[in-house]
Amino acid sequence: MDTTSTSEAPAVSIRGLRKQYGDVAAVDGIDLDIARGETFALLGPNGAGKSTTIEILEGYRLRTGGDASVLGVDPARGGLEWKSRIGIVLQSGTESGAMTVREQLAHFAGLYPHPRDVDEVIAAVGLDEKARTRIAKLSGGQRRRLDVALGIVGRPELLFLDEPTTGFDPEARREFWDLIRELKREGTTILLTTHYLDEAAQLGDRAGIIIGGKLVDVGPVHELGGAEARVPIVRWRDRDGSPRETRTERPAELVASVARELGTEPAELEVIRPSLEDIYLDLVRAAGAETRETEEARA
Ligand SMILES: Nc1ncnc2c1ncn2[C@@H]1O[C@H](COP(=O)(O)OP(=O)(O)OP(=O)(O)O)[C@@H](O)[C@H]1O
Repeated sequence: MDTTSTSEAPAVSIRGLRKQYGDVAAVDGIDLDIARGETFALLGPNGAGKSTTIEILEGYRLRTGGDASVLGVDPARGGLEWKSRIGIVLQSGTESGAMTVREQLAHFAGLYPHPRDVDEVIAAVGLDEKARTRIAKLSGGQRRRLDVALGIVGRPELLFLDEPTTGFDPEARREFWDLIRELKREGTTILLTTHYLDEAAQLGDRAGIIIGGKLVDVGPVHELGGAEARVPIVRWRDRDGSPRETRTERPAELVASVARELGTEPAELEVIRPSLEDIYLDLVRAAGAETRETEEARA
């Protein structure tokens, strides 16, 4: 076997991926490669197709069209050996309430050829004090930590995390980010969906935005939306009170010239640098407007 080409092949590769539910195209022709060792964040509004995409890649759902390769295997045909190489944290956990945290993890660890040490995993997700507690008695955030623990105990090459920190308090989220960085340092490839843009920015080497089943943008998190979307916006009011707005790379120069022209301090002057969230929301709005126009043209 040519191991060089295997290790250089992307961890995930999809072309023209589609999933149709009746009239709904949940995934509508997505092309994407995720490199080995990369952390990739999938962003997008509710119902955009993130979970469907991830579940197809996990082998949980069958695609309607296109091609998919995950660790070199078609996920629709992945066997046990392939499954042991991936880790999955679903949106809703599948733990059994009567077992303790430690029992459940030890049970899962036993299913993998090279599991991590159960107590180390418990410590890594901050559940030391709950190791002997029945799962039914855990809080929502603690259950989510257990979900993450179950996802990593098999030492996966590729880890899928579907909204992993929903329900975490801010401290738990930060601890989780540290854990993910550690997994990344060990070489784990990570594909996560999240509604938290700060999480995507903290963890993602790259991010993609899915809207209406289509990947509308993909790139390094801090380049999403393109350079144009990051140009500062200057807002002020003219002498007659009318609102003015200009985008410029040289806001100081513009403000100076506006002040000179008005002969006074410009009213309600603001210089805004669009945040990642502003850029994301603009992309979602623009894609929504485009979809409406296409639908109106069709009608
Ligand atoms: N089993 C199903 N049967 C029919 N439609 C489905 C099914 N699962 C998902 N859908 C639809 O497919 C679309 C994409 O759903 P998906 O769960 O992938 O979105 P998402 O981006 O993960 O959303 P969220 O952020 O809310 O988790 C939605 O319109 C949803 O209603």
